[in-house]
Amino acid sequence: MNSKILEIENLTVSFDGFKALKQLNFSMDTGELRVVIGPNGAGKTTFLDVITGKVKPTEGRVLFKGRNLRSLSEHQIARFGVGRKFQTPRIYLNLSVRDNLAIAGSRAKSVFSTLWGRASTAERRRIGGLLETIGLATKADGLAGLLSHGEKQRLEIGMLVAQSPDLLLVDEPVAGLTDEETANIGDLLLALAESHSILVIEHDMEFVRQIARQVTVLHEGSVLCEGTIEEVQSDPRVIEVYLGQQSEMPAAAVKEEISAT
Ligand SMILES: Nc1ncnc2c1ncn2[C@@H]1O[C@H](COP(=O)(O)OP(=O)(O)OP(=O)(O)O)[C@@H](O)[C@H]1O
Repeated sequence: MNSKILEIENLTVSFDGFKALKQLNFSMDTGELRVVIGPNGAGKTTFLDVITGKVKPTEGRVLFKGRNLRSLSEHQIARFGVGRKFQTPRIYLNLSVRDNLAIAGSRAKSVFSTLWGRASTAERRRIGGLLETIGLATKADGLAGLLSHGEKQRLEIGMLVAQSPDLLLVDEPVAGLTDEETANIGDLLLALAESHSILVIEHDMEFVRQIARQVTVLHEGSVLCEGTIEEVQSDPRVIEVYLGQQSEMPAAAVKEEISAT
């Protein structure tokens, strides 16, 4: 098996001549939890869009499990094992939490046969396990529409896991959440990281500190630096791009500013 789940080489993406990504190089090991941060407009969303095939490289290539994704459609890439969770939950509000997971986990079947067919013991057990993992076992038979925003985020992460992707792409999972729900999502991602490869894009530095082992900082479409959260937070280039001209502040104060960003 390829030890790199994702390898991105000299990736450039141009929109009408504007380079949203420029000669970007990136790689991630199988089983790794990686967090990508960067100021607004750094190219984070475009980066995910290229991995899922929504946007095609202008130059360079994206290898997933060693295979170049260029000729594959978005749908084929999803089937090949790339799963994405968008910022806003996309769940079935009028179905129960359990049924949302059942539908997500049975891509090959129709919605009808999933809901009214008889689930196998293995399927029921798997959904039961997932409900525990996402902390929604006590709400399994309630309507998804009645969940709090944070619970909906956890459900959608569960739905992503139910599809058994090889790589989970998670886009800003804690935007708009309370501190408690943010910590819950962090714990969930850490638990999932025991057995999954996960790439998270996030702005919330408190959250990044909770979950990150290895952080990649994007700036103007390229990788500015990589390292542990402590390393990137004290890197003068990161301080500069986050705070621009304010970088004459004492280093300790700037670090606090980054933490608060
Ligand atoms: N379809 C497009 N056409 C033209 N320009 C685009 C397009 N998509 C993105 N861009 C530009 O590319 C740059 C990178 O955008 P992107 O959304 O990837 O950044 P981001 O890091 O996700 O930003 P944010 O944190 O604000 O979501 C921005 O300057 C954006 O305006």
